[in-house]
Amino acid sequence: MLEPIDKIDEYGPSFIDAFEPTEKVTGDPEQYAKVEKAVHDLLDAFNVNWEDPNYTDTPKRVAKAYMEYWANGYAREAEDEVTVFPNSSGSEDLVMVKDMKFYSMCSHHLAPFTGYGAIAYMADENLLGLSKLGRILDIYARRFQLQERIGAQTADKIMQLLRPKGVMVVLYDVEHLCMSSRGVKLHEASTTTVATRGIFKEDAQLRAEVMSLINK
Ligand SMILES: Nc1nc2c(ncn2[C@@H]2O[C@H](COP(=O)(O)OP(=O)(O)OP(=O)(O)O)[C@@H](O)[C@H]2O)c(=O)[nH]1
Ligand SMILES: [Zn+2]
Repeated sequence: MLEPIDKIDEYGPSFIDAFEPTEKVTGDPEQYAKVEKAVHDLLDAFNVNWEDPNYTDTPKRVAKAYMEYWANGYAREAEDEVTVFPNSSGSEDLVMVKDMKFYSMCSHHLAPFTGYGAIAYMADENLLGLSKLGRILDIYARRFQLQERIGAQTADKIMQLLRPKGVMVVLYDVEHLCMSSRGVKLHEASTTTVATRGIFKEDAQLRAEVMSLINK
């Protein structure tokens, strides 16, 4: 049993990059070959018939799908995909993009989980191109993940790059296949996580406004 802590803030960020830095998609042929072999061995463990043409290229296809889609967040850096503009009009209004569909894979079962993200921020000196909110979410989703960690990493990266007054990342209507298709078999269960930073941590009314906008 973990020791309880009184104040979570004193404990620091909830998902420090303690484990992830070693997780990489390099795109080099050795890594493709390693993933391809792993998929081959998995199918082989089921004694699939390699004469069946439907399996012939499957290890290659699956390796490509992992490298180019399901794990491609490891190959990307938010800094390379994000443009920050000066907030020349001095807008202090709420900006939010919602209903951003995301795809991820849980690090416990390697089962897909998918749902929607909403990101809201209050600008300070900078603004972000709207599409970039979805890009940052996509970078952290396309990994072996926890839902909570996607939200936390997305929020932390936006704080780091944009230095806004605050950010709130809500991941909602999320279906975890490991919970619906196996295990507890909660077919209709959905999970919501909320990560808040800066002003959103302190201002309950602002959080409520974001939640009501998501539900519209
Ligand atoms: N916190 C968190 N847990 C997750 C996420 N995705 C899957 N899990 C959970 O990871 C846990 C792994 O628990 P274990 O008891 O080790 O594995 P298990 O025996 O397969 O668990 P069951 O799914 O309950 O059958 C399960 O409770 C999953 O629901 C996620 O994104 N965040
Ligand atoms: Zn799982």
